[in-house]
Amino acid sequence: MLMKTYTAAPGTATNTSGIVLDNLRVAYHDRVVLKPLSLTIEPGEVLALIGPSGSGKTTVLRAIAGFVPPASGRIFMGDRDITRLPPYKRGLGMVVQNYALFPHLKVEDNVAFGLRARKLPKALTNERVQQALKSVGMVDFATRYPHQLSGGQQQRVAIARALATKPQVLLLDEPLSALDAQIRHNMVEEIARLHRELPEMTILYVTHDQTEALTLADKIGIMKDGSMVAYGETHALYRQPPNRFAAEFLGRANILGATVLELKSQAGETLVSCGGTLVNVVTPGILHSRNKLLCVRPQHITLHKRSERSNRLDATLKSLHWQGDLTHLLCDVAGETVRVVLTQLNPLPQAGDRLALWFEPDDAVLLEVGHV
Ligand SMILES: Nc1ncnc2c1ncn2[C@@H]1O[C@H](COP(=O)(O)OP(=O)(O)OP(=O)(O)O)[C@@H](O)[C@H]1O
Repeated sequence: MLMKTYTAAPGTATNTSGIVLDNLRVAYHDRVVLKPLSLTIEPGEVLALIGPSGSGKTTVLRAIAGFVPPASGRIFMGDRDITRLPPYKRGLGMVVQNYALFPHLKVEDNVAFGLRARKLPKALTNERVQQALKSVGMVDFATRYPHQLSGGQQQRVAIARALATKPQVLLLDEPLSALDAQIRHNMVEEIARLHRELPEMTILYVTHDQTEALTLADKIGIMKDGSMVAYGETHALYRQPPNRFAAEFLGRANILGATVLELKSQAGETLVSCGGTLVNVVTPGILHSRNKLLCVRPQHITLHKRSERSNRLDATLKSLHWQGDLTHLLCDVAGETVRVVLTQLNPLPQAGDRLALWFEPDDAVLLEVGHV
């Protein structure tokens, strides 16, 4: 079942910086690319939108920015209905993937651009430019031109330019995807720091990189084919994904066939049969049918019993990949492949060895059969 509503009533985000989408729908030439979406982004919250290419992430962001007119629905910023406002009147800052700096302007003039367009006094403009450059660690580069900067530095300037106007909402559209892995990693930390320094700023972060989303976001929305198919607090969504698509999009997941035998407690402890073995799983959802999928992440499985409640699956080791700090095991459990990632393993087992795989009931979740 597709979930469609993630919202409070329009206008309930009382601070001016929260965003409410009320049945927002977007079409290009009569082709609907965003199905009606209702969503509340609380003031000061970081929401990451993730999903495969073409799923509609950028469309949501562009509609909020005012670059795409909705086919129907409304967009609120706090209590203000901004659906029909031109982009420059919305009070938003935006950073896109390819920096989009003006090549003929020095760093300081790029950052000052939006302030000069708003005709801010010169002294205030200079102060804001300094502040913005300081917040991204680029004060020493103020008089350079964009071509004299690395990709990471250019993206810092783009962020400074967006921050200089003191936006209540910052829209980031794949801001790091043009950077290489190490710089991307550093920039993720910088954006996290920036948000700690400006906690009142609401951030909508579009990415297809689940690590960026997990690192930065308070909440994550997962898009697929123009719909939001999963939404929730980052940690909870990772641990208790609502469907297979979300489970696999947020990281590696073992998905095994399971049959529900008994709901054992009000807290959702459920006895299931999986791989010919009985195991307990904590599942908060309502169980509509007996045939389920059991989802457990590779790093939540160990080769040692951790508690009295631990579940055991009998497995045969198919292959082992040692990577120094991590060891990846591929195991066969009643004909299904189960991946295990361990940090400490000594001595290393051999292919063909029989292993007992253990996991805690609340480290697994039951999902409906089918992808979403
Ligand atoms: N200007 C446009 N005209 C027509 N169709 C468009 C336009 N922009 C986007 N689309 C289509 O809308 C759908 C959603 O695109 P969108 O850019 O929102 O996806 P996305 O999830 O951000 O993808 P990516 O990760 O590749 O950027 C896609 O099918 C895309 O082809």
